[in-house]
Amino acid sequence: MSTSSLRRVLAAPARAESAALTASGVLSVLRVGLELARPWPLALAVDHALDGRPLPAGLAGVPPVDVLFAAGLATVAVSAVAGWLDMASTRGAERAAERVGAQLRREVFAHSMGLSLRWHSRVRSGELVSRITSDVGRLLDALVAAAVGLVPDLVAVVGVLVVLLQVAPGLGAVGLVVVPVLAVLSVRQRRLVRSSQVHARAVSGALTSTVTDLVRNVAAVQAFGRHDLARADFETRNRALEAAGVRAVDVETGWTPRSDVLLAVGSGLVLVVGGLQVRAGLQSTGTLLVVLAYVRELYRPVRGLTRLSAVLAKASASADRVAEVLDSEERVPEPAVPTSLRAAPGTISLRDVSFGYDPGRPVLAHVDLEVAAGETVCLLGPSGVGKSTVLQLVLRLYDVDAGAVLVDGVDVRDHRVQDLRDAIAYVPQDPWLLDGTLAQNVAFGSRRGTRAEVLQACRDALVDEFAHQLPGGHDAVLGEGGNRLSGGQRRRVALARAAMSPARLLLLDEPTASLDARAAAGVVAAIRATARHRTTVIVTHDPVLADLADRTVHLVAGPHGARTATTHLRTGGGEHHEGLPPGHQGAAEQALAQP
Ligand SMILES: Nc1ncnc2c1ncn2[C@@H]1O[C@H](COP(=O)(O)OP(=O)(O)OP(=O)(O)O)[C@@H](O)[C@H]1O
Repeated sequence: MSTSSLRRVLAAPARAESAALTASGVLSVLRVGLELARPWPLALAVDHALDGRPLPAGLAGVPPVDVLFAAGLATVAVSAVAGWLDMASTRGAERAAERVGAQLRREVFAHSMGLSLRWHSRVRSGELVSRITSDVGRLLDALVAAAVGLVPDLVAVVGVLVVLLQVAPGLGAVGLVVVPVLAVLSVRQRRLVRSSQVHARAVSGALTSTVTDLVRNVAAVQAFGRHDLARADFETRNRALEAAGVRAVDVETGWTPRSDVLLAVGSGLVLVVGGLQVRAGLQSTGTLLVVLAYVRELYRPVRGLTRLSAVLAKASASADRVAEVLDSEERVPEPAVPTSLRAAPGTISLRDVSFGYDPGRPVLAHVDLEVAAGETVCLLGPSGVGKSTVLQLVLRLYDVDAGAVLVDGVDVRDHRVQDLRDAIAYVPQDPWLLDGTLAQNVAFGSRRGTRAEVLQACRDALVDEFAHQLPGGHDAVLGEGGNRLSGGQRRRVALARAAMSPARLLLLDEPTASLDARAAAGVVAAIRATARHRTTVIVTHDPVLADLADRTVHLVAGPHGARTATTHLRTGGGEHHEGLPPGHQGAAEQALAQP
């Protein structure tokens, strides 16, 4: 899974940056080439300017002092150009990696937004945040390290080997006896680093989840004075991460002295064997110095490759976590041949529906419900019986386990998901508000809503009663989750959102909860207005709201999940909607569910 998930995750976004990444690689190879030339000025100076050996044919006759100056200048020039190449290649790779990171975050985020609520309830939100931010960050570190390190370091190692074997084959071979041992040990090291990183990443994700949860519930922590519990929860995760981090660092750094000692053994062997050869007149001092310099020159790329291997091991642990999100197909499936939804108010039906969030824990069993076009139905029942669940099945936030939910007489699984959602305005029990302005939150209810429509919806849902007192009025920022508003104000914003939606099916979950009697009456009036041309299902415990409905349907708990039991026609407050089919009221009186 390791390298394959790295490839799986990075291949597509990195392809767009392949030119920039290749350019960085080429600049790095040039830098390595220059660095390979670094020992030569030293050899020239020692052998020809100091030891008086004859210069190579092309340089014959150059005075020794000039050779010394030229060697000094060449040393500076090589370092300056190598430094510039280093900067240019690293900058190019890091910029490209930032763009790859932005694209990858975009992909993971977009994919996760389409995954089913079952998936989201399993993977905690902090975990997802940690994968989109810090795991992607680690992948970018690996991308930069590979672009500027992998090829150049390999080129450097091969280059040093070739030069060594050409300059002094016997002496070079002595210095290289340690290389196979290094290779075997570094493969083992990579495995150790990877497994310690897999654990550290999992523990880090768990800490992020706990912190996200505690911060979101800071009001509860303070209200109950349970800082002790919050600190203990945090501390358990924090200590686990500390331990995992320390272990990962130990595993990673433990390698350095071993590789350094092995390389030093190579240098030591060359010094002893080469020194004996110089004493015997079989080798020049300059050549010995060059061979020693090249063996030492191996340190850097070998260390670089080891570090790269650790970075790749870390990144592959992160790539597994990112790939797990991208590879998840747990989304609401689209039909092969979608059926179009009509533009007029539609019907809603549940036919023998059974459903449970978790296997073996049914919530609804054999539920039947018919809502005619333009009708308003109130869904009543004890807490936890499954009323909100019915609304979520109509929205297709979840798919039924058995039976079918139909809109306009067509199974919701045969509608395009987006068409279905566009056809429904939903006010959930806990209004989902975003950290934007009041107007932005209301406009969320419609793709094409104008400012005038937003203001009208705010008037209809009595948002204006408090909007004018907010700093900035309709453009006031509501805070995370709308936390600068009261519960009742949040609910009115959610209602305004539904009021401005052009959808022809309206699903309201406890729309008057946390409103005082006066505000509830106002909202009820607004709902009557918006519900006139829509098919509406209202979940409520509020008798005033129940009076709005054409019918009330009771959901009662049974031994194997809830089922609809009785249905009542409203005679007092209910209206006869024009959209009701002829004879519908008689149908409304009959029991909908057959036990
Ligand atoms: N996301 C979920 N995962 C697992 N179980 C859930 C989930 N949401 C709801 N449930 C369970 O499903 C059952 C029905 O919940 P639902 O919210 O539909 O009830 P309700 O009738 O709307 O209750 P209330 O009147 O209190 O809002 C409950 O037992 C609840 O514990």
